[in-house]
Amino acid sequence: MSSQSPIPVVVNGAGGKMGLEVIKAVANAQDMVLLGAIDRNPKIQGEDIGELAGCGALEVPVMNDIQAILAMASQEKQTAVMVDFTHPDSIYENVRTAIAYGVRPVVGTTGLSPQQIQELADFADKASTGCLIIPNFSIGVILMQQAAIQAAKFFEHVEIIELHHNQKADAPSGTAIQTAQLLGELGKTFNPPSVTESEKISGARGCIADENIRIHSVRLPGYIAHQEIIFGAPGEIYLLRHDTTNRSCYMPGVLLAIRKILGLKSLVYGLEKIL
Ligand SMILES: NC(=O)C1=CN([C@@H]2O[C@H](COP(=O)(O)OP(=O)(O)OC[C@H]3O[C@@H](n4cnc5c(N)ncnc54)[C@H](OP(=O)(O)O)[C@@H]3O)[C@@H](O)[C@H]2O)C=CC1
Ligand SMILES: O=C(O)C1=N[C@H](C(=O)O)C[C@H](O)C1
Repeated sequence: MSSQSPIPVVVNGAGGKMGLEVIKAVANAQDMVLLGAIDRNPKIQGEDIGELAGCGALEVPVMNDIQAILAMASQEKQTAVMVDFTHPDSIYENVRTAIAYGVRPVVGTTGLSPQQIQELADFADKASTGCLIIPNFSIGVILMQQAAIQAAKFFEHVEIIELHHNQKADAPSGTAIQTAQLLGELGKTFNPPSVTESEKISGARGCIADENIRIHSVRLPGYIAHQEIIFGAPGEIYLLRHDTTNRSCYMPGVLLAIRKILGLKSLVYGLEKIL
């Protein structure tokens, strides 16, 4: 057992689907202590977040005051970490605020633009502060992306389908965007046209992401988070698929990120970089 003091953790979006999972995971981690729970949902203000997460009272009330909680976290002897699973509209400001208070952001929230990520990287650099932006914390998803990188060396044609619950605000998913980016880094342009296509209804062929890779987004109740990467060549289809069956799959990655961020001095994008 380490003699170091536990890592103080603040969870933003604590009352949400992911936030509640993170609360349970942090509460059960011996080397972490839950310091604060931020959420804007008016129905849960002042409630004990441990009770809401189903892991018993933690004496941490939900508050909608990021400044006050980060100010408190910045007073801790051990550097504090803010885990954020909120909303695409607020994540840019949340990260800047955390860094300004010297609190390390572990970002699960998706929907940041490439320009916003670059600005946050510059901001983190100037502050010599670690910042982790992780489009997907699942180990299975990282393995699927790595398999796709191998396959993409041999296939010229690929499309991505991502399928999510219908409460998701952003499309395409952060995972699908990152998958296209990873394939794009191979330096080849995919899907050379074989005919002149015309969309009879706009959007029929999805959106075009990096290196001409199409992404199709499905939103339906009943799904959690799923992705297919489909490679095609004459006479064969190579299909990679990942299914999330429970949000607990993200927690080993979240806990790893909380531990690893303390050793970083700049922004890192993607779980695969810290495995
Ligand atoms: N990186 C990864 O592996 C994963 C990423 N995600 C991403 O995480 C994000 C959250 O997902 P999920 O938990 O499903 O969403 P939920 O809507 O279930 O939870 C978000 C919570 O944050 C609250 N909230 C929203 N904006 C703010 C804000 N500005 N300040 C404080 N609280 C806020 C919401 O309150 P209210 O309900 O009142 O809006 C809600 O309680 C999404 O961007 C999603 O794509 C999800 C799963 C895995
Ligand atoms: O909103 C979700 O649920 C998820 N969002 C992330 C994304 O946009 O890729 C990660 C995972 O797909 C679940």
